[in-house]
Amino acid sequence: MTVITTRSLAKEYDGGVRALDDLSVTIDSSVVSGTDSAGGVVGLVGANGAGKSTFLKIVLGLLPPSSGSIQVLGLDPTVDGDLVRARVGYMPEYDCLPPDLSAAELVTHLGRMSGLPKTIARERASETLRHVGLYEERYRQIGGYSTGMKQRVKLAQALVHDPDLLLLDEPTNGLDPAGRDAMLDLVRRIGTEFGITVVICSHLLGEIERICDYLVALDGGRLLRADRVDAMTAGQDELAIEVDTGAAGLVELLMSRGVDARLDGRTVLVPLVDPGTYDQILDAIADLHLALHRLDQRRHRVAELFASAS
Ligand SMILES: Nc1ncnc2c1ncn2[C@@H]1O[C@H](COP(=O)(O)OP(=O)(O)OP(=O)(O)O)[C@@H](O)[C@H]1O
Repeated sequence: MTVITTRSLAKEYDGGVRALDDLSVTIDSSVVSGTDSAGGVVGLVGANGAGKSTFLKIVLGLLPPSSGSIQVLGLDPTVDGDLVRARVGYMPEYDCLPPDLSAAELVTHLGRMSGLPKTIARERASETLRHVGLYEERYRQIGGYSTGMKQRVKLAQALVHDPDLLLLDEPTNGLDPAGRDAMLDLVRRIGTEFGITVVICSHLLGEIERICDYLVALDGGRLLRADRVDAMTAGQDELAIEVDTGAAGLVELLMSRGVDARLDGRTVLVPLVDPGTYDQILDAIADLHLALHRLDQRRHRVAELFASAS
């Protein structure tokens, strides 16, 4: 199913800032998840000011594009904004929660505003707050919540109306490492177990790489790349070799034999060109009489790909 598709989408704010520029991209849930089923997690990445938040606002029909076209779940958000928002959940970046309401009251209220009948909204609110791990504390006032709990309330209100698409703007903002891990695990579960396609906006590539199936990378409002994470890192493998001593000598010998070896700390890194690369390494280690501790294949990190693209 095509979740979002844009053609030559552009947004120019008053004052001439071009936040999106000729953006044509398609996010298809079967490509994202790699299966026929819905769901999967898409990372929308880019430096500050790349146009991520502008893109989310246009997807939600809250901001009109200056030119180009967009379809979200088969609908045009510039015409059918209400219908789009009924099927899309949105977790904004900044804290926007009323401190004097309980999580149960707020999420129920927002469920009602999405069109759910009163009883159903209350049931869905409890269920959603349980999913995000706030069931026990749901009757406490939000003002007394920790940052991590507030992030979870924002996630719950985005899920209460059972959306087909979930947009998360920097969901790990302000969280400590443990809270960040828990939030990322939760997002991953929503994308895999709930069958909801999740678009997560972040400038932290390590986080994105951990939980995303697909990446859309923006740079200065333009599309840098859109592809599955495994396709982006495929063909980029290298071998990491650890020897007892003599790593520098090993690099030297491999280089003299035409192998593109380099030293990274105490690890020798060699691009995996073909299966013969293993033989060349093992021969060099044997010739130098070194003790081999570790020889394994490691994938390039997504961050390295973007570093080489810029
Ligand atoms: N309301 C606005 N009026 C004028 N310029 C704006 C407005 N909103 C955003 N911009 C500009 O548009 C560009 C894209 O901003 P946007 O917030 O979409 O980027 P972003 O990738 O979400 O950045 P961040 O990670 O900092 O939130 C930036 O140069 C920003 O200053």
